[in-house]
Amino acid sequence: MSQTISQISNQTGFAHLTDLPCLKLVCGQASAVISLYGAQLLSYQPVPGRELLWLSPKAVWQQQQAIRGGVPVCWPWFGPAGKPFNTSAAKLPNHGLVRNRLWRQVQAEPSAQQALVTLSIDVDDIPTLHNSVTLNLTLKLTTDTLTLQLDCAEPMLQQAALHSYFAVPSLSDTRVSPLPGAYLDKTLGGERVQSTAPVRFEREIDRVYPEPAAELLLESGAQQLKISQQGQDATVVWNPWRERSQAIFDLEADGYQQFVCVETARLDLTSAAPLQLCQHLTSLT
Ligand SMILES: O=P(O)(O)OC[C@H]1O[C@H](O)[C@H](O)[C@@H](O)[C@@H]1O
Repeated sequence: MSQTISQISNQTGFAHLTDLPCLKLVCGQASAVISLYGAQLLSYQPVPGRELLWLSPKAVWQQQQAIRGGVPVCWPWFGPAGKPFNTSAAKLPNHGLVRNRLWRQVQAEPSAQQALVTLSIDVDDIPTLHNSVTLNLTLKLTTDTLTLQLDCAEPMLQQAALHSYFAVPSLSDTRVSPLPGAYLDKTLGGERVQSTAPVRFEREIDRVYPEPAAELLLESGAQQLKISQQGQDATVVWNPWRERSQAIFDLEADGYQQFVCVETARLDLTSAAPLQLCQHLTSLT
């Protein structure tokens, strides 16, 4: 029998969120921490001490707050709840219903090659449905790659995003490529912009890129991260920059210098279908 190099254990607290219920996954030198609140991945270190994700020092949990950082799960809508979800102009949370709820662990399998965990949540208050729907997030850690997979078997109208906050050593020297030559600019009310110029993080960036490549490279200084995606019809790139950050209570004034979000998203609302959305992260440095 081959030697088991992976482990999965319960962990109470992560960083300053000292009472947060979490699971820690280890595979060889690699480790990851996921919170049961929001099924939110908070840490991915391909080797000890090299953190690829960013978590705001002002992040909070409970009291309906979503944790600012890591990989929030947005579902069943992305952004503000519009049509078809908000039928009665109710006050519904940004990015759906599951970022601020406790999920349950349904599978935890350490093996020779990987550590695998599945968290699950039943949601019975989707405004467009009368039944309860189950959403699963599976996290798979191997010695060189971390995979997040979000599944919903219900053939329904649903949007989703794996809203990853990546730590960047140098925002001014950060590049994401390849990106399509056209995007919807949310800072311009969703206007379609045609541009092949590389994205530069020198002001607020909030862009939806339809038809993105399956494999992206995030480079910042000497750091290189491969982001592979499946099931997506859009990649969202976000950095709030200085002015916007001031309006976000759980961001420090210069916090925006430390991260970019590169989000694997399915935003289509024209067809009712099951969901499977994946993001694979591999550090190349
Ligand atoms: O503040 P949140 O609800 O976490 O949203 C944070 C950001 O998420 C996405 O990247 C959206 O494109 C942005 O418009 C939004 O500001």
